[in-house]
Amino acid sequence: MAGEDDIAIRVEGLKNAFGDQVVHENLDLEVRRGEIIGVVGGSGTGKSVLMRSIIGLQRPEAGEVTVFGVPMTGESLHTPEAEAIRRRWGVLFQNGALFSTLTVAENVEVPLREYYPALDQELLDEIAGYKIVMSGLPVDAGPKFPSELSGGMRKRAGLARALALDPELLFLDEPTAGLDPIGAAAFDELLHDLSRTLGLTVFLITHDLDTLYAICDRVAVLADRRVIAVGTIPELLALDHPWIQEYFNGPRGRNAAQSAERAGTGRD
Ligand SMILES: Nc1ncnc2c1ncn2[C@@H]1O[C@H](COP(=O)(O)OP(=O)(O)OP(=O)(O)O)[C@@H](O)[C@H]1O
Repeated sequence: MAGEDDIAIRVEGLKNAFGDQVVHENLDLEVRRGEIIGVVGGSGTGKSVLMRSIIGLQRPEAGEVTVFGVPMTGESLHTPEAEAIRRRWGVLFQNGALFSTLTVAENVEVPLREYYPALDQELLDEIAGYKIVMSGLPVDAGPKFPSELSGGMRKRAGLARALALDPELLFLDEPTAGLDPIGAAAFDELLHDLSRTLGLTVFLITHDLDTLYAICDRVAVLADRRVIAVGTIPELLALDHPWIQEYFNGPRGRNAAQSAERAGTGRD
């Protein structure tokens, strides 16, 4: 087990249920500082609910979540310490969740206005421009509306907004879903470069096997209402859980492994 200072997120004994449907029970997970952790699992296993539980958008029935050592669940949700932690993360939701009536630059400025209301417009524009370029968009994307962007550009705009507050921790829910393979690979590369340059910890929900091979340090597998395994892909492959074997050793998994080997990006 890693030392306390090395842990970015700790989830212990998490339970989530919607009516009779128990989504998580006794779910534990540790995310280490500075790692890109991929979160995988069949459809409906509760990956998004797990992310929402960590960021405080889903109130769990039981369990504890701590982020950078600060308790974030139950009564602790509204402490000044928890509030300060929320400023240290950025979130990219599954559909990008951009405000359609705001331009890209205005979208990026939303969290800045919320947390730093005293910033003047010139500085807001300057910071937004910087984040937009950092996310691989052309400078002239700033005044555009989300409807004027391609799917890949919208993801980048969402990433620019997630980076607005200089986060240490990024939550991404299926960032490459809907992108063509070339666009997805470019997004993976951007994410990998940003995480290494900025020292980010990344919690990345994905179905994209190429992404797992290309950029994830470790992968957490959700099944049977909990995290059944966490490790590098070779470590997971050594387990004989049927879902893990089918996922990584099925035709798509083998293709992704071969592509990663050819590209020299496979992590171990
Ligand atoms: N607000 C809600 N009310 C009721 N049920 C919900 C709610 N949010 C999620 N669920 C249910 O919880 C389960 C887990 O949902 P979740 O979106 O976390 O799955 P997922 O693993 O992210 O799936 P996918 O890979 O398809 O995106 C699903 O059965 C879903 O219907």
